[in-house]
Amino acid sequence: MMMVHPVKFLLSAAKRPLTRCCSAFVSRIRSLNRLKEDDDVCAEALQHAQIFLFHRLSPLLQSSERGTFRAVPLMYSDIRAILERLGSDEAKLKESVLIGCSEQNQVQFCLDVGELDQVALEEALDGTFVDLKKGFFVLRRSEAPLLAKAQALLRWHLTTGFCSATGRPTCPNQAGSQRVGGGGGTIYYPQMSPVVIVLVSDGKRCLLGRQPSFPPGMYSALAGFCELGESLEETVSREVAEEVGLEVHNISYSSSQHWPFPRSSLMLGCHALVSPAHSQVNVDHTELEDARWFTFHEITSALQVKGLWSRGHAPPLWLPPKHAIANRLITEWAELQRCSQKAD
Ligand SMILES: NC(=O)c1ccc[n+]([C@@H]2O[C@H](COP(=O)([O-])OP(=O)(O)OC[C@H]3O[C@@H](n4cnc5c(N)ncnc54)[C@H](O)[C@@H]3O)[C@@H](O)[C@H]2O)c1
Ligand SMILES: [Mg+2]
Repeated sequence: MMMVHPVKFLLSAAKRPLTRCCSAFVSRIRSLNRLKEDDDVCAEALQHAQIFLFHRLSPLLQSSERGTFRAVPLMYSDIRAILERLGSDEAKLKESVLIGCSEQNQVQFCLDVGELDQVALEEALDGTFVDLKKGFFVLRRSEAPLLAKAQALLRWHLTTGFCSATGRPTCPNQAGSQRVGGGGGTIYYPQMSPVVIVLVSDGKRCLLGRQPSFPPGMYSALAGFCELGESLEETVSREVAEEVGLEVHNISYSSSQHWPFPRSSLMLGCHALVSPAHSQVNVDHTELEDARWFTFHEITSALQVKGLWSRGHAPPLWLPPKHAIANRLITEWAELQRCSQKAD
């Protein structure tokens, strides 16, 4: 495997002077913004950046002995050498898409080399292109969101090569943060779908559902896509009514997460209550295979189960892994129950 040289992106490359009092975070964000606005500065940064390779939207990963995966960033010059060896050339690197900047000020890009031979690439790179659905949950939690963002942006570029109004080609800026053209000079930006995910409680128990596509025994918080014209609260009320036939109140927002499956979504995590007197679920089986109330004890036991796909004895309840916002909502609920039990 080629060594990745720790090249730091020089903030001075972004010629615009930054205010002295800026925190490191603010400086990073402003430098990234500059890269999106200025193609020349971005092209220069690319030459010193870390680049995460994908093959037909599968990221290049290395497996560790502990069964986890690590992302494998490479430097521009390493990739250029491999491209030349495999019959491509440096021009391909211009298709790289900006994805971020590390805390060490290393600018990060991604690039899909799906037209090259996968086996030859894997041999040259000493890694494997792994389906993100398989790799996501065993990647380190600091790497999974970065690769999910990279895949989302690469997919967007793959599917927006032409203007939907004129049918003419669109072209990306150097950062890949927008595409322009299609005849009318329209600017296209990456899109994602807002989705609500809600943990419903009756005060003592919480309500989880499962879809037929879930692994056996896994239950999750209820989720659904926002419809045009809806507020967050309206989507929560509609989805809960549709899927389990209940009316919720006291909807509160918790936190959010970008979710790459099956396409880019912004998951908006909420909690909501139903009255214990009106908690009889009526599952819509076209949407869910099952939905049930779970006790605090069942949830705390399930939160301790390690490894979503571990072999051996299947536990009675499996919860989504820690990477998923559903897990965060369930953990928050369990914490709240623990506190209120202590207070009683
Ligand atoms: N991160 C997490 O913790 C977590 C947990 C549960 C679900 N999710 C995600 O939430 C998403 C939505 O959940 P759901 O499947 O229950 O949604 P849902 O209940 O809205 O049902 C999905 C159906 O909605 C329709 N739909 C409406 N707008 C859509 C759009 N913009 N894109 C795609 N389909 C649309 C389609 O017919 C689709 O089959 C899923 O993609 C799932 O991966 C994430
Ligand atoms: Mg749903």
